[in-house]
This record gives sequence, C-alpha cells and structure tokens, in this order.
Amino acid sequence: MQCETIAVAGYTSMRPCLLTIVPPVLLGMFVATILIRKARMNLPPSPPGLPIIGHHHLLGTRPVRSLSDLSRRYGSLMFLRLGNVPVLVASSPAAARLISKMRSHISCSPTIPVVYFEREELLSAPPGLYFKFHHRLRTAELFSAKPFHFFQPIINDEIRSLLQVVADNAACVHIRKELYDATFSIISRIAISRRAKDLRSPSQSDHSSSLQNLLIDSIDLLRVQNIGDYKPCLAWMDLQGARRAKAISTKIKSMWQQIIDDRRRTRLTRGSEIKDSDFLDVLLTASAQDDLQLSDLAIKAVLTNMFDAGIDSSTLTVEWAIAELLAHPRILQKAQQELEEVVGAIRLVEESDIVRLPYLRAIIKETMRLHPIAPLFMPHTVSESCRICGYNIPRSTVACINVWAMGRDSKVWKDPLRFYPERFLDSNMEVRGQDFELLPFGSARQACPGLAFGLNNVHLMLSILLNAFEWRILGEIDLSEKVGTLMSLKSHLVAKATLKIPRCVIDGNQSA
Ligand code: HEM
Repeated sequence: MQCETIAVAGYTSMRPCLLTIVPPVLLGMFVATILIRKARMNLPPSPPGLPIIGHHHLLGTRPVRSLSDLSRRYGSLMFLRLGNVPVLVASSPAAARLISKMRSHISCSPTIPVVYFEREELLSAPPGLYFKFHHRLRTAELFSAKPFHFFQPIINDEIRSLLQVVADNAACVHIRKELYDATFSIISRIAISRRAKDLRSPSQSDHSSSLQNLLIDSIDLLRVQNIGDYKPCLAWMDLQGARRAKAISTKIKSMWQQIIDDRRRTRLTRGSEIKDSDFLDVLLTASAQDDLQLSDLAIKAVLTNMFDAGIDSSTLTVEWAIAELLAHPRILQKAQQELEEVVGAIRLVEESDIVRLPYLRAIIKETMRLHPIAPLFMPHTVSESCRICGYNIPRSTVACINVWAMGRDSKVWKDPLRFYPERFLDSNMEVRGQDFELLPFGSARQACPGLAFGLNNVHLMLSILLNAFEWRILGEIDLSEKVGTLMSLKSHLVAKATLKIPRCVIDGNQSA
C-alpha cells in the first residue's frame, strides 16, 4: 500500500516535469526535421509555414498585395506551400525572366483550366503541340498584327454602336457594361461571325439564344478564386461552384458542337478553295492539318477561352484607364487635346491614327503598369522538376509572376504609385513581352495570343470615347481593387457623358 502510494506520488511529481519538457523537444524535432528537409531540398526562400495549410494564412483577403509584401522580406523568387500545392512566385523583372524561360523550356500547363473543361480536354495534345498551336495562332493571318485591317470593319462597326448607346444614355453611362457588350460583339463576330444580339435573339434557336448567357456565367466563375485548387481536402465544399461549372460546361460544349457542325457543312459547300474568314475557320483548318490534329473538344475549349480571356481583359483595362483619367483631370485634358490636334471633331479615330497618339499610348501603358488585369498571370503548373538560380523546383509547382508587385516596385519605377503617363514618353519600353518591367500580356511562348488584337482594341476604344465625349464622374471616384483571377475596379464606373462631336459623325452620316 505504502509502496503503491510512493509510486503514485513519484509519478505525480514526474508529470509536470515531462509535460514541460516533451512538447518543446517534439516541436524542436519537428522544426529541425523540416529545416533539414528544406535544406536538402534546396528550395527558394520561404516564410515559416504551418502544418497542413502551409502558407495559406499569410495570403489574407488581398493575396496579390500580401505576396508583394512577403516578397519584400523573402526575396523576389519565393517558394510557398498553399495547402498541398507548391507555389513559386516571381516579383521582379529578373525573377520573371527566369520563370518565363523555365516555362518556355519545360512543359507547363495552365493551372486554372478553362473552368469547365478538364485540363486534359483543354488541348488533347502533348505540350509540344500546345506550344505549336499557340505559335500558329499568333502567326495566323487572323491574329497577327499586320493584316489587322481584316477585322477593322467589324471593330469600327461595333465601336460606332457603342458610341450610339453612350450618346443615348449620356446622363448615366454604366461604362463597364457598355464596354463589355461592345467587346463581346466584336469577339463573337471575329470568332464565329455572329453578333452578340444574334446569340441572344429570341428569334434564334434555343442554343444560340442562351450561348451568350452561358459564356457570361462562365466568365463570372473565372473571377472567383477556387480554394479547392489549393486545399483539395476542401474541394467537396465546392466554394467556387465547380458543380455549376460542370453543368455549364456540358451545355456550352453541346452548343459549340452544333456551331462547329454547321460550319463544317458550310465549308463543304464552299469547296476546296476556302479562305479563313473567322477564328472558327482558322481552327477548323488547323484541325485538318496532320501536325496539329485539334480535336473538336480542343476547338470548343479554345473558342471558350477566347471569349473568357478576351472580353474581360479589354473591358477592364479600358474601364481602369477611364477611372484613372477621371481621377486625374489634367491628364484627361492633355489626352483630349492630343486627340483634337491629331483627329479633330469631324471624324472618328481610326486604327491608323494610333501611332500619332503617343500620349494616349502612354496612358494605356501606365494603366497596364498599375492595373494589370491578370495580376498573377495565368499560373502554370510545372510538369517536371527543374533548377532555377541554383534552387530546386519540384515537379507540380505552380509558377506565378506577380506583375502587380512589379508595376509598383520602387526599385524599378520612380514614384511608382503615381499615375503618370509622361514616364513612358521618352522611353522605348513596350508591353509586348520583351521588357520584363512591364508585362501585362505575359511573355515568351505562353504570352497572350490575343495581344495584337487586344492592344489595338483598347487603344481604339479609349481614344474614340475620349474624342467623342466629355466625361464627368457621377459620385465619388473609387479606385479600390477587387481581386479574383482578374483584377477589376471594386465599384463599376458610372459617369456622365456629353457629346462633343456632331451626332452625325457617330451615326456614320457626315453629310447629314
Ligand atoms: C488588354 C487586353 C488583354 C490583356 C491585358 C491580356 C492579358 C493576358 C495575360 C496576362 C494572359 C496570361 C499569359 C501568361 O500566363 O503568361 C493572357 C492569356 C490569354 N489571352 Fe489575353 N489579354 C488581353 C486580350 C486578349 C484578347 C482580346 C484575346 C482573344 C481574343 C485574348 C486571348 C487570350 C488567351 C486565349 C489566353 C490564354 C493562353 C493560354 O491558354 O495559355 N486575350 N492574356
């Protein structure tokens, strides 16, 4: 009994001692194991993470800004773990160059698939062919910069309609909505030779009456960041709406199939001397070429991608530019003065005028520097392990380039937060992917295939709107950002427009 008591007493006196020693020892062993593993793995620098969630908690509600702050402490090439997913973030021109080089040399696939297409459906071709296809797109007659006049009548026509809508609703213009409708129409006519209003007209068959709505829904889904991508264990919660995306995907695929089948029939009747007249024609010609062998599924994915990637990007860029101009009346006035001198009030701006509008081009560059619509680009997953700058990059790492941070880096830009287009007037810096300080379209082989078209569009839309109207903000100007996969103004811009050229000019009836 006594013995028992001593034993119990002994145990009791040992317990606090063990309780204080064991957890720190275990924690120390855990940290040491991680550090040793990390040292062996030789990964780029990274902040301390937590078990299971990794660095997810460090991202907060504004991930792009948090990544930018972290990179100031841990370097411009930084390694993170978001849940199970290894992520490499570049935040300086030099680091961006390294990642671009890596993306060009080893196969990478977009991390965010066109939401409703499985990744393997995106292009059912091996990565080499994916690059080949992109190269073909960029050099295709329809997409290269040179024969751009091919599309110009369509673009002019739709921009004229945009001006008429603005003039008719001048007291209160919902800028994003009007730009969005115009861009949708342009892309839809270029892609499949149909107007947006034909895609939703009740007189059309059911499939075309809702294709526009489905594409709009699909773009909405792209705007949301999907937590399931980074924490697969939470994917079941379906926070992004993957189930809804799947349903939309099925409908979109069947609608595209009808459009593709119709076109194949028309092409047969057109005979062997077919000249590609729109983007679908380019894709169908490519699908018939032995070296590409695009499946129908790939054609559908590429068409959807074109709508998703092309519409928001141009719309949001022009909306940002107008918002900055309304916040900076001196710059707005200077841009309008340039337009008055080069174009005047008796005609609309034409594509050929853009080269003579250096200040307007500087405004677009400055907008893209401060407000890149894809602030982390399209993250790509590295398919094999590799080395960058002496660091090991494991297979399946998601590689991102934080262009938002690069545009605001005081080591790169003087007074980086100031909207100051003049900084580009005496500079040769371009946005086409050669200058890594300014990369709104990406670079190298994975850069935006719609670059020439998108750039032309944003220049033309902005210049025509500035030359045709005086603009005044309704309410307070709010330049806060809303970040998803794309970065937009948090509040849609609403402004009052006053026509400053004769109405007959925008109606296309100068003699009236
Ligand atoms: C101001 C306009 C635009 C901007 C700023 C822009 C920017 C971008 C960026 C940053 C990327 C990702 C590049 C990367 O990850 O390296 C991208 C991809 C893409 N863009 Fe654009 N873009 C614009 C207009 C357009 C237009 C008008 C189209 C088509 C009509 C288009 C089609 C695409 C496509 C299909 C991709 C995906 C490429 C892929 O799958 O890897 N873009 N764009």
